[in-house]
Amino acid sequence: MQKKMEKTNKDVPLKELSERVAEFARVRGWDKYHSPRNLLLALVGEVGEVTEIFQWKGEVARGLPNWSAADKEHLGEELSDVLLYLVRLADVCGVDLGRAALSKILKNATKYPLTPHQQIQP
Ligand SMILES: Nc1ccn([C@H]2C[C@H](O)[C@@H](COP(=O)(O)OP(=O)(O)OP(=O)(O)O)O2)c(=O)n1
Repeated sequence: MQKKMEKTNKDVPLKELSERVAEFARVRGWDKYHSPRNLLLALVGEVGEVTEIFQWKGEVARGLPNWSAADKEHLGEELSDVLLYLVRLADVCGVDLGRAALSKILKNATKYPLTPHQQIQP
């Protein structure tokens, strides 16, 4: 049975997204199509759809102040498709994406340590 979409201020765990998209595919008999390669192609395709939204707009200010509500909603949908295929790809590859991302942030910090100048900034 389809789970109700609750509207709360709570952050949505990656695991919940991963489980929901897995269930979405399972109940439709689409699980067999969710192979790593297919999901990667679908992910890249959705990145292309995000790109299309920004195409020809020139530089865009943070917060997208001049965009219509419809354009912002469209962007949210396409970014969601990217995220959903990404978490699904990680899932079928056996990668714990949340933990992997946290580890990568730590690794990034080692690779790019703060300079003495950056350390005195508030
Ligand atoms: N085999 C599939 C097909 C779709 N989806 C889900 C994941 C995405 O969130 C969304 C993608 O659906 P579409 O391929 O219809 O893509 P769009 O929603 O972007 O539609 P369009 O390309 O027409 O803009 O549906 C999925 O999990 N598995």
